[in-house]
Amino acid sequence: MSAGKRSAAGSARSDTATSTVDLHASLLPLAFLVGTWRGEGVGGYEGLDGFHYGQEITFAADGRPALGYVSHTWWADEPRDGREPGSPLATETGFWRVQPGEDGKPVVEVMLAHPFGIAEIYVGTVTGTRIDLDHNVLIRTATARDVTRSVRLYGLVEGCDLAYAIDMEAEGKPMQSHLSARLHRVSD
Ligand code: HEM
Repeated sequence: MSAGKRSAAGSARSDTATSTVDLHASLLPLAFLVGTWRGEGVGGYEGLDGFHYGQEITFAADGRPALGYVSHTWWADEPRDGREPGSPLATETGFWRVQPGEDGKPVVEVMLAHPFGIAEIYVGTVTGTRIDLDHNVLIRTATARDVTRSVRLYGLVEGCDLAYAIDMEAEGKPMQSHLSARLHRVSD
């Protein structure tokens, strides 16, 4: 990935993300994420029937040192449990930022809020176009589902699609896959 052009103000426009807004220089390692992505994923968990879902994610840069993030999902399977194709599923929103690590490598910090009583922070690494969010703390309300930990992996596949996998430890069950998806870019 190219380092992009830096302006005197300390912000930069990425050569890889063709966003028309300035990308803060600290976010260059995440430049490949900027834009809107859409696609399909599969979900499941121990004791849960597998399902398909649709998803749209936007990573937005506005010149400040964090990307805004919002994800919407919808049911993409046969009707089940009162859900029809297109019925809204999980939404999450938050911010992604990059800080210099002790060894000089960029550290990614991701703050997410979920509408079902859970907020979480991930800390991880970015290596080229692969992001490992492997440290996670999660807080939840007394009525939220019993999720204790989660890890995520994001990356570009075949140079253009955004793929991710999310594993979680929930309801006393061991860490295992809950979601994975592959999304294509629909706008910069
Ligand atoms: C792409 C985003 C997501 C989608 C499409 C999704 C979808 C689903 C669906 C369809 C179910 C089963 C039906 C239901 O109980 O509602 C489910 C269960 C669950 N989800 Fe998610 N989910 C998403 C994100 C998350 C996240 C971020 C967490 C945790 C922070 C989470 C935690 C859970 C838990 C704990 C269960 C119950 C598992 C069990 O019954 O043992 N989900 N999810």
